Amino acid sequence: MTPGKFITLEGIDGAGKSTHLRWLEKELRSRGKTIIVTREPGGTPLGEALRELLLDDNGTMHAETEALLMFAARREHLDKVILPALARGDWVISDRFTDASFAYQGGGRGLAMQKLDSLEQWVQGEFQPDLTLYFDVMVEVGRQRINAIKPPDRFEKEQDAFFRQVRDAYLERAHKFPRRIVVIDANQPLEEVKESLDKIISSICIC
Ligand SMILES: Nc1ncnc2c1ncn2[C@@H]1O[C@H](COP(=O)(O)OP(=O)(O)O)[C@@H](O)[C@H]1O
Ligand SMILES: Cc1cn([C@H]2C[C@H](O)[C@@H](COP(=O)(O)OP(=O)(O)O)O2)c(=O)[nH]c1=O
Repeated sequence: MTPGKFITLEGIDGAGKSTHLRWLEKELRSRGKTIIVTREPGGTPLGEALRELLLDDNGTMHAETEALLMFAARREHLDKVILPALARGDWVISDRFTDASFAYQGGGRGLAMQKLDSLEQWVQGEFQPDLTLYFDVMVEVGRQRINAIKPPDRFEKEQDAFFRQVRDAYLERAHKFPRRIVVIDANQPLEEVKESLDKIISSICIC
């Protein structure tokens, strides 16, 4: 059996991950892959319950509590969804994974990256996505897009300065892991982003 692949999509809120995830799913299915689409925080009943607590727009919590809950949800997600699917030979596409913790809790909230390194090591050891698509968008552009669709959750209510730190942390991760993380200019119109994505998928020949 061909081993499955694990693809993650990342970006600040409003970058276009969810939109392109649907396209990517269709594209890979048309190439005969069995695709499991999932998300973080979430992806399991317990993870979805944690997601509600984490995104609740009235909730307040310590930044370390936030990081621990993200990794707790991830531990469950790996155990119940991601690892079993990959073992079956399925492909898994996740709307966010651990890079989001480094970007939001590390960059945005200012938690020490070493603490996040320890949690990462504890929860997933050396396991990493095969490919991460990072949709890079200017903070103002992302903000305009999310404002147009729904009331903001607890993260989306953060100021632009927070999102600049999140974006910088994502770019640092992309610089640190250039073979795994591909940066896509998501400021472009939808069709152009889709074309870039199409080229990346074909050129890296993940099928
Ligand atoms: N490149 C783009 N140009 C214009 N609008 C976009 C683009 N990408 C996404 N959008 C729109 O922005 C909104 C947020 O996109 P979404 O995919 O939900 O973002 P994310 O999942 O990254 O938060 C949606 O209404 C979507 O149609
Ligand atoms: C996975 C993960 C997400 N998050 C945040 C980023 C997002 O603002 C939020 C999840 O929302 P998101 O996936 O963007 O969902 P939606 O498109 O429905 O708003 O959780 C973290 O802060 N750390 C993490 O480790």
